[in-house]
This record gives sequence, structure tokens and C-alpha cells, in this order.
Amino acid sequence: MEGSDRAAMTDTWLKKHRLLYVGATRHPFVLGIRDGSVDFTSFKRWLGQDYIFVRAFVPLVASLLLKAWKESDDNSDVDVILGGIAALNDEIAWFKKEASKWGIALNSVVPHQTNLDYCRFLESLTSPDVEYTLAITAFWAIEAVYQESFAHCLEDGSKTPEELKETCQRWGNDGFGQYCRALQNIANRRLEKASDDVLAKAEVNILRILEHEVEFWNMSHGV
Ligand SMILES: Cc1ncc(CO)c(N)n1
Repeated sequence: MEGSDRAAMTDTWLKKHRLLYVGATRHPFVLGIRDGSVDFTSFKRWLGQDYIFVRAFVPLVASLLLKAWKESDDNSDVDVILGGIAALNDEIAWFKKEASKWGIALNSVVPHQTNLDYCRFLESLTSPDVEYTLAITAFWAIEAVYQESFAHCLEDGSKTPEELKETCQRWGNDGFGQYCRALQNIANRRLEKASDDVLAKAEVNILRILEHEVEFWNMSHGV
């Protein structure tokens, strides 16, 4: 593929895999939050499982910071990822507060198989053998799905229940949107210079992530 076609590789992939991307970001669970029909039992199931997922996100972002520091040609990558670590620290504190509001004992939540499968995938990305380009592209895709999903629940015309607005704000706010775009810019810059082999792997990872995200929402619905 010619260099010019790679300028925004992530956009090319999202267009190419549009159906799957829409499946991950406009899932019935998300649409249920947006139209107010969501069942709070599903929401609580999601909250407990996502706390487990977010904890498994910590080693991934830590490994990413190390890779950026060692491999990146641009210092500001480390700053962006460090911002992600700070956000994750807030997020974990927020999960604890939110769980107590809903009467969920986080320590006794049993991880669902779907969640374990996704966490195992995250763990595979923490390996030092995984190139920085692959890890940052995957990290962007994971964050982008939540940003796009929850921002949709805050758009004009949405009927998101008051109790769920804070959750939607967490990932749907403009600051998180800017952070996702910063990750996407890093991914695009790296992908532009990547070998065909890395490009092919990065695309496969994005497909896997979108599939995992659909399964994760399905799990919240109890299907
Ligand atoms: C399942 C899942 N995907 C993405 C994110 C974004 O951080 C999250 N918290 N949980």
C-alpha cells in the first residue's frame, strides 16, 4: 500500500469494518441507556464486570508507557499515556464509589468468561514482544469504543436516565474525546511507518477488539 493511503489508517479500517464498529458502539445495551429503556440489573452487571476489566487495563497501560518511553520518536506520546494512567486512577476510584451507590460488592463479583477472555487478550498485548505500534493502536480502539458509545447517550434527544448520566459523562465527555483523538493520532503516525506485517496484525487486533466489545455488551444484557 502506498504511504499516502496510510495517512489515516485507523479511519480507513473503521470505514472498512463499519458494520462491526457500529455493532460495538450502537449496541442494544447502549441504545437502551440512550432511550431510557435499560434494565438497571443489566447496568449493575456491566458495572461489576467493567471494574474487573479496568483493573486488567492497568498493566496494559503501564506496559504501553514503557514502550513509548523506549521506542517513540515523539516525547509527547509519554505525556498522553501518562494522562491515560491518571484517568485510570480516577476511574478506579469512581467505580468503587459508583458500586457502593448501587449496592454492589466489587470484591465478590465473579468474572464472567467473556470478561476473562477479553482480559486474556489485554494481557497478551502487555508482552514486550508486542510492538509499540500494535499496542498503542489496540489501546486507542478499546478507548474509542467507549467514547463513541457513551457520547451517543449524551447527544441531544437522548433520554438517558439521571442515574446513568455520570457514567456516560465519564467516557462521553469532550476531554475523553480529545484524549482518544490524541491516541488515534499517535496510532496513525506509527502505522504510517509500519511494515506490512505490523499493519496486518494491527487490523486483526482491531477486529478482535470490536468483537470482544460486542460480547462484553452482550454479557451485560445477560445473553
Ligand atoms: C469493556 C471495556 N472496553 C473499553 C473500556 C474503556 O476504558 C472499558 N472501560 N471497558
